[in-house]
Amino acid sequence: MDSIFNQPKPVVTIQDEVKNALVQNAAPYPLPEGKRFQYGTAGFRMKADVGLDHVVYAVGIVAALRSKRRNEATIGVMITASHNPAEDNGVKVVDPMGDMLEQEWEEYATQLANTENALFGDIYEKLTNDLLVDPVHQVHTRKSKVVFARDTRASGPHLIKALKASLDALHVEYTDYGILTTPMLHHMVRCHNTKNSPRPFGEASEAGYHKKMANAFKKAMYGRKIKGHLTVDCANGVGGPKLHDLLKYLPNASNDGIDIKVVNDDVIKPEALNYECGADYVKTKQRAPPSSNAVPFERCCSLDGDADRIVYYFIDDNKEFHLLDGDRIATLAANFIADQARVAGIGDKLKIGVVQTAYANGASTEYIQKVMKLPVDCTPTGVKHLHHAAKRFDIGVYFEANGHGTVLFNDNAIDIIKGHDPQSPGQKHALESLDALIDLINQAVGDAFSDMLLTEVALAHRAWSPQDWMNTYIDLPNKLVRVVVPDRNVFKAVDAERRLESPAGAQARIDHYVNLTNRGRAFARASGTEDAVRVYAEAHSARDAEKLANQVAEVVETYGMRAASKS
Ligand SMILES: CC(=O)N[C@H]1[C@@H](OP(=O)(O)O)O[C@H](CO)[C@@H](O)[C@@H]1O
Ligand SMILES: [Mg+2]
Repeated sequence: MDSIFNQPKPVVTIQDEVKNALVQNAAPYPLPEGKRFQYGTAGFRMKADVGLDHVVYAVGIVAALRSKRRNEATIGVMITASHNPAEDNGVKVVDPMGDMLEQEWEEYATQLANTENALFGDIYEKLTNDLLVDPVHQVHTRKSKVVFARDTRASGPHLIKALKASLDALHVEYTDYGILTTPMLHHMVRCHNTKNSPRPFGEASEAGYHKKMANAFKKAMYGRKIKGHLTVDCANGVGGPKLHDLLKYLPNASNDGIDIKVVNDDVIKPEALNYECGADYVKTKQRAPPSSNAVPFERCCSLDGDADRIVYYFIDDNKEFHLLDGDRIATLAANFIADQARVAGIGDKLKIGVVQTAYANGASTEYIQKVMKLPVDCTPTGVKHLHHAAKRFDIGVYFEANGHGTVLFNDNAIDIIKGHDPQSPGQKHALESLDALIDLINQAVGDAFSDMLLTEVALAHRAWSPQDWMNTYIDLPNKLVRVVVPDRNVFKAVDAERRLESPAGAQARIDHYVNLTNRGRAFARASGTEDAVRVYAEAHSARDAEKLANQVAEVVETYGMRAASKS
């Protein structure tokens, strides 16, 4: 940071009025002493009252710069901490097509977040010169446009104030969408930026979002019937009120539609958020929320706190819990889409594939490759990696095991689906269903509502109960453990995080234990969101999976301590 004063004289100088406004407006939001902020996999996320307002103020500046860099495109800012406890909050930037902020810019966000108030004017000038001055375009004179929203957390309004303060200092044109789910905000961003393109994404309003989804759902159902009702646990987060809104547009059961029972939709009690409910609780505890009174074989699903993630589950008649996680949604969706494409007579024209991370259950990967005969790509953790990889297919289905994911249709796929001349009523039906899926699926980002409706459509077309869906393959028993080490950064993973490159020797120890285990697979990687190393292990039996996880955790502990004692 000190280096900004050692730079040659900038080519572009920022008016004092703007620099002063940036410093003055930041006054209520000082940089806390001794804290270091980093833009990670999920943007910035932390306890809301220890300087997050300073970080949000800085993010306003990033969004303004980014909008100019992307030719006055509308950039999004979302205030949420997803599945974290109620006292946390966070902020992330949404790029023009509704995807995550380009990785290279995470560094500028980090730099700005760690800048003292007095230097905001200077760093803005420096970044303007570094990022916005090029010989051809007068990028720095462009306008900036930003849209933003927050989830239901109590700290949200204060953070929005901090955001507006920096946007005002820079004369940014902005729209405050109030309270939205994360995917709804991504939807708005993409709508704004595709308004005048050949493929407009839709109407940039809440009603526009709900109407698009509801109409596509009706079309995709094609008169199929959904058996029984679906119970949706909204984690006492923003998904609750927004799902109630969406239901006003969706056809109900007596109208060939869907019967949804909304639970955990209390946004009045702040401490209820994500407490003993929600997708993260269900996935990590492998059990239904204690408040659930679902009967055997009833379809249930849980959203996370900002509704960008979903898992399904049911209990059987022995009250045993069965989880249908992101891997299951990916296989169901890919299978359905591939089948429809075959029936429509366009199967051989489309490259359909699935993208997973190393956390995907090995049985799901084998099922996709051997039974569904579709290619599978594995990427590092974090949706931005999966999203990017999914673009390599005409239709790319991507999901993390924990329920983040969506399906991407590229231009080639859309042209083929919309342009194919059906040769029979069967082909016509399948083509129309596929066409509806293009709108039903939120292609900007994983969206719990959209994924839920896609799942319901796929189950209805197959006339499958959750048990039928579960029977498609048998998960390998697995175990996830979290190991706290002195410095997680010494653990460097390669090969889509499936192997450790350092500390030297650690991978050989892991391999040793894996080779001793029947159907064993295990890996260790530093978490991108928590100060810990995660260990995943799977094997043919639960006992072996647990044993292998413990052995690998011990390797991580030993090498973590060894690295610390050397430094
Ligand atoms: C094993 C696991 O579930 N990891 C999660 C978690 O990342 P870590 O880097 O493992 O902390 O948070 C990410 C952001 O929400 C999510 O994308 C990812 O799937
Ligand atoms: Mg989330």
